[in-house]
Amino acid sequence: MTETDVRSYLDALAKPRGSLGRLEDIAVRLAVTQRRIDARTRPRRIVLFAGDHGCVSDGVSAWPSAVTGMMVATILAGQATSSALARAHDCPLRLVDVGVFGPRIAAAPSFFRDARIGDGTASLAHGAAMDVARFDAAWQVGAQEADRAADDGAALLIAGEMGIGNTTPAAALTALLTGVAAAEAVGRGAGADDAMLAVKSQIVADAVARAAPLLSTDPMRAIAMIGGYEIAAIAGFFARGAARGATLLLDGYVATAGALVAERLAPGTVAAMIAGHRSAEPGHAAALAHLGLDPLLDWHMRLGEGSGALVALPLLDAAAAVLNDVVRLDAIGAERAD
Ligand SMILES: Cc1cc2ncn([C@H]3O[C@H](COP(=O)(O)O)[C@@H](O)[C@H]3O)c2cc1C
Ligand SMILES: O=C(O)c1cccnc1
Repeated sequence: MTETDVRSYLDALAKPRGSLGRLEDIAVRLAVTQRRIDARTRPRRIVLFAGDHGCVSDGVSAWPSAVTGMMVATILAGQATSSALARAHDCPLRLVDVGVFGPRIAAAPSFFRDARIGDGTASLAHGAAMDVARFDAAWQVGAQEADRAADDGAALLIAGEMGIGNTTPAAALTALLTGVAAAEAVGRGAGADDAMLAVKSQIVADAVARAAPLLSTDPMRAIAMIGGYEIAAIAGFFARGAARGATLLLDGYVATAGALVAERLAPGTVAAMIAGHRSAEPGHAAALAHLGLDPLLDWHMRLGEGSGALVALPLLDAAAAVLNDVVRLDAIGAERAD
């Protein structure tokens, strides 16, 4: 199933050629990645990966790490933004703890998985955030989630994240993997003030300077040094999801950092990706441009949790409806005039 096949199919439907604009581009991406003209957006799934970050104690976030665990509890209670949007758009949700600080969840609903690899990462401000073994373990957790979703028939996958401090490793990975300067990659995340932003910028610049020399010889180690259990898990989720023939809908800056990692370590994964939106985080545009992706929405959202992807999801439903439910021009007895 090539792009040309899908365009010819769309051109034969009861509508002028190209009249659905970008909706046709989405239809092409769905059909090519799923290798079928009747591509689907159901079954679908959002998997939220949660992890904590040692660098929060270095002053990079406006919020304490304890908020990660509070938001995990809120998602478990079905009361987070991601919970509301997933319900509104009929998208089953799973939540995976890959490295939250604090006590483990004792009794949890079946959509929760305890796959904790560490009690938060070490701070990337003082050395490696994690070693390669832990990076690989987090990647495997994400890959297992993609396998599980694919085994359940999922055609469309969304990854989201929860982890106070995670816009710092996201910025460092963006700088490392796209080559933009640290100062352009950092943003205010969940509300950092000017002083925090300056600290964050310096920490990102230093971490990238330490990791960059390793990138060409040992990319996995360079990426692990910067870290993020949830980002590594998202990368494994995307790489395996693409290999299993699912379409991947990207969220914001942090999920896109996972996408950059996936494409670096599993080249070609990008072919399965659709960018749901452009986050208000200033580095997101560079990350998307590096992947060659044009975001569907630019709504100044800056939450994460998969929220931007969930808001864009109905656009993919519309593209799938066109592929599946529109009659052919010849079937209604009309001939092309365009
Ligand atoms: C209540 C709350 C809910 C969130 N949901 C997602 N994030 C988002 O903000 C955090 C990243 O921003 P930073 O790097 O500045 O800490 C991550 O948890 C991300 O998922 C939240 C943040 C907060 C405070
Ligand atoms: O775009 C994101 O992923 C994002 C932005 C701000 C805070 N957390 C996540």
